[in-house]
Amino acid sequence: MDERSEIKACIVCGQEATSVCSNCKNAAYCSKEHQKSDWKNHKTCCFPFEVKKNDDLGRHMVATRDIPSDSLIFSELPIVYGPKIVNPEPQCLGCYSPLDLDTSVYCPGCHWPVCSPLCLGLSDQQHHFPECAVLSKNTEIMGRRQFNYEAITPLRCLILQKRNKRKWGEFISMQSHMDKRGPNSEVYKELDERIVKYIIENFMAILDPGIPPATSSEIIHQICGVLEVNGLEVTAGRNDILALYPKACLMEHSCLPNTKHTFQPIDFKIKMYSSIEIKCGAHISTMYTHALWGTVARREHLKETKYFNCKCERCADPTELGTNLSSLRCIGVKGDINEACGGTILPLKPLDDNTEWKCNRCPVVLSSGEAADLTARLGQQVDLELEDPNVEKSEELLRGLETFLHTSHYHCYMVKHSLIQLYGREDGYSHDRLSDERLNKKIAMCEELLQITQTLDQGKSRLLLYLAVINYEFHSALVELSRRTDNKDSKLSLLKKSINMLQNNVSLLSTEQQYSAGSDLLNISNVALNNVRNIIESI
Ligand SMILES: C[S@@+](CC[C@H](N)C(=O)[O-])C[C@H]1O[C@@H](n2cnc3c(N)ncnc32)[C@H](O)[C@@H]1O
Repeated sequence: MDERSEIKACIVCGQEATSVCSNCKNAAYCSKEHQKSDWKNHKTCCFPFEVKKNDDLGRHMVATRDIPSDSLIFSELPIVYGPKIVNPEPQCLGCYSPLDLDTSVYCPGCHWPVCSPLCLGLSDQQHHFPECAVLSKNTEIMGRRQFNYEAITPLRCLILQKRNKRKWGEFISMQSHMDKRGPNSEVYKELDERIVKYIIENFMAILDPGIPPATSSEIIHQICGVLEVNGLEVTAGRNDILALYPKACLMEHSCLPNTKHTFQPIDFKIKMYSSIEIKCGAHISTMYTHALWGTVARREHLKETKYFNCKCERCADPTELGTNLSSLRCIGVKGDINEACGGTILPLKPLDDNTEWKCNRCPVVLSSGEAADLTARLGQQVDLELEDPNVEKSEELLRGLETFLHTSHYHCYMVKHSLIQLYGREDGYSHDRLSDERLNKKIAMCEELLQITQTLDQGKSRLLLYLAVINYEFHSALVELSRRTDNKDSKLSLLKKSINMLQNNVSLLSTEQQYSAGSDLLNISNVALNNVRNIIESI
């Protein structure tokens, strides 16, 4: 694989470089003198990685030294942020809190709906302030109440082009895959209707001169490409917005990533940490898709939205690291006797979209289409049931699913994750009223889900909330089991195990943002921890 380093000229004088900083391998110098004179500047950006480039991945990050787990790799502010470009809620353009358009008040400058005319974000010099001047010149939108939130972030990028050449340069040099998003593609036609025409009809004349009208629609398409390929979803209060970061956007995807990140409120600074130890020379990766989707769903999503075929260790393994997250159950019959085979059906070549799926016990073979149809059909049932789940219906659904799917399949995982929360909480199924059978089932499910979750998320980053919910539910089931146990030693051992579960949560959730689901779970885990300690003392 051809891995070319990006930097070749001395960053002090521009002459050909003869050496690079041995720590980050990013900064190149022509001489020791220039390296020494630059240290004051360079130490602020001497990161433990270098940016390399190859034909497979494009630009990507490679560790230039061993990075211990939980180390800060870099932090940075976004180049631009704003409402998502797909299905954004009506929201305040100052602070992004969701709005009810019938009752909202309006920005005194542009008359777009806002949470309050005094919202501090309205005077953000990098975002609403310059856009306000553009929006305010089109009063027709206000009259027709055609507030198209999907167009706001692309509009901010167009304004960036005029206001900040350096940031614009960084933005527009990002990967946009325009070769696959040309005028004949579905995505092009769809963006034209949703965003491009709206901006051109309403704002292009206002933005000109400075953006050549002949190429303006192409620029907006390229902006949308950059946003879709590189944008990160960031939680802003009660809403998710889209943000673009110069370094984070260079990170490659892996279904077993080795980093985790947090966002600072208000300015949305990202902090990127190692989630496991990263060895010198290893690629530094993040995850672009959902960790609890099976391989076919993850690879399809990455191909459709990011235009590459993932070939990571997890995707290449038919069993997904032994979790069987995508495995099917064979419904063929055993030889002459009318007994279900019960074998496991796995893809023969998971990196081939057209691979056959074969049973490990009998000759049954499914085509990739048959396996995909079955998985999609059962997935629809799960989505429907999980909209308003209850114990009886979920148990019945799970029995049905397990006829066709491995018991650890991701559809079964989702139903079990919901069931462990219903057991103990639904009316008539409180912990003290759960049958022994259901209580033991809850414990077995927690054990199984814990195993899968830890295998797929070794850095405890992507599935943090799933993991914390399992820990919490596991603790409650163990406390109930201890209540039903007469033997004092067994009682204490169960309670100590449940304390471990809660302590795990306290450490897992310690950096969760205030008022988030994670911080709620942290609070209830702390309360439960006290309760269990009190129970132990009273024994
Ligand atoms: C957010 S960008 C990452 C930076 C990009 N490589 C660049 O050169 O600007 C995402 C794009 O990087 C490439 N990419 C990221 N992870 C990859 C992977 N695991 N395999 C192949 N290509 C990948 C794909 O082209 C993807 O659309």
